[in-house]
Amino acid sequence: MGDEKFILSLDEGTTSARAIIFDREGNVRGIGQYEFPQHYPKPGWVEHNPEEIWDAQFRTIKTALERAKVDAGRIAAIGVTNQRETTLVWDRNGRPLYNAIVWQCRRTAEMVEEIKREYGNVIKEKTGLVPDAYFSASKLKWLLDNVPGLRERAERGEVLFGTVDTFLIYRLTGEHVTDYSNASRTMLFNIKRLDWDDELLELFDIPAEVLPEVRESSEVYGYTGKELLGREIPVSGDAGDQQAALFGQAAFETGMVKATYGTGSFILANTGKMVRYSDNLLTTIAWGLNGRVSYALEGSVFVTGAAVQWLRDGIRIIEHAAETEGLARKLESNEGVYFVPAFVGLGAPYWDQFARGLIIGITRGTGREHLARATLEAIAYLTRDVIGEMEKLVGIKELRVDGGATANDFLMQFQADILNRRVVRPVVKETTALGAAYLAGLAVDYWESLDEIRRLWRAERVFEPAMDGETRERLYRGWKEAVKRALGWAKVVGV
Ligand SMILES: Nc1ncnc2c1ncn2[C@@H]1O[C@H](COP(=O)(O)OP(=O)(O)O)[C@@H](O)[C@H]1O
Ligand SMILES: O=P(O)(O)OC[C@H](O)CO
Repeated sequence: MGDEKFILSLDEGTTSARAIIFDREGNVRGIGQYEFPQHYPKPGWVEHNPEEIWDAQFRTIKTALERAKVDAGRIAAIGVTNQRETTLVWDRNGRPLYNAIVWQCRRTAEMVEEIKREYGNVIKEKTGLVPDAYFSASKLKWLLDNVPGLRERAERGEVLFGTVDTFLIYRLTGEHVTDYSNASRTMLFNIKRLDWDDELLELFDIPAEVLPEVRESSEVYGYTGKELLGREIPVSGDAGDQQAALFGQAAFETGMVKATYGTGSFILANTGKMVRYSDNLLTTIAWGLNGRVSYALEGSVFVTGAAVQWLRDGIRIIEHAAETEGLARKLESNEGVYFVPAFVGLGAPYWDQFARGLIIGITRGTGREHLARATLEAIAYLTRDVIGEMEKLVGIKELRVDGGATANDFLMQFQADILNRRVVRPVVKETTALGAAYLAGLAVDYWESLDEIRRLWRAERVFEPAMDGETRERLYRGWKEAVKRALGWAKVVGV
């Protein structure tokens, strides 16, 4: 139909930018995806060039429109979702003043260790976060302290700070805004008062002039300049990628949980109006919508799909990630072999930067099928670790899943078995982009209500738990023992 309208979703991830065009039923009508370079100026440092992000993202829009065979005039609204925490500074002409410091970058780890000792509890109380170099605050302080002239210019009001959503929206519309979900990852935002926190700004020495205005996740922030797409299109959705995935999974009620299995895994539980604190999980804002904010508990697991990549590119026992499934199925059980993929330490719920990878239980009969199986099982055990913590605070019935590794049916069934919960895989796997599209579409009445979105969400396959309780707990006990042996290893060997 010549007059059918669509929503364009921009999903700017850590390694690639994507643009996806969705129709009213939430179907994918066209995708553009381009990778952009990663820069590692020193060991442990990770940067992106903002111009490279922008170029990749802009090209994806053109490609997605071409593939969907629609012109920009038929885009009703644009939604933006992004790798979170990554920190950028630019001037009022939109010119970047330094490379983006990526969420994975460890350059401020020591600075944060010091601050954590004295202010750890205050920061957790105000922001919901376990102080870490992962979040934006210390990265922004580093920029202001280390880029010549930046602090003086910032004090004169010439410098704008933002996460990637903010940079893209500024380039698209000229507005300097972010949403509650992204603001909650900066470690500068008070998640109860819903405002930038003066005490934290002082602690990190951040002039308030650089901060974006914090808005709801679904409202019109501005319109694209005509020179970009030939049209003024409303930009009306913004959320961090993990929160957008929760929204795309239609996980609107308290206790609904999603897990995204990519390079790492991010598990989020909606806690509704309640700000729940856990020692080992993050408290974060899910989204701001219709005048109120919803909260979530989050478990961030740094290495899951990346362990499968290691089997492929590191020790080269497979050629494609999907081969792990057939290999794992060759065995009746793990035969006592466990793999703890703590390549960069362990995130939630262990938070041990000194843990290192470990394979244990090897015998003369151990082969690549054992390693493949142990890798997939580890992904499921790590998810159970997080869900176990969440269950102390919210009741959980089932797990909605998305991301690359959910294509693996062995993993999904094992996940259901080890959680003793239903695991549900949706028809549309692009949940992150879909979530941002829904947020954008709701703001311009393309979709009417959460009820309508709830109805659009459909399961492709449900994995029912089928393992007996004794086996489940025996396997999981083995995992916990293996993890114990991996903790603190870098300290033991002094590397
Ligand atoms: N069939 C599969 N079985 C297990 N892991 C897989 C499979 N297909 C992809 N993966 C893993 O999923 C990850 C890619 O998922 P994706 O959602 O694209 O991640 P990201 O957005 O983090 O780049 C890779 O780390 C890959 O190893
Ligand atoms: O770019 P992704 O999909 O790996 O997501 C990164 C997370 O948002 C980091 O917190």
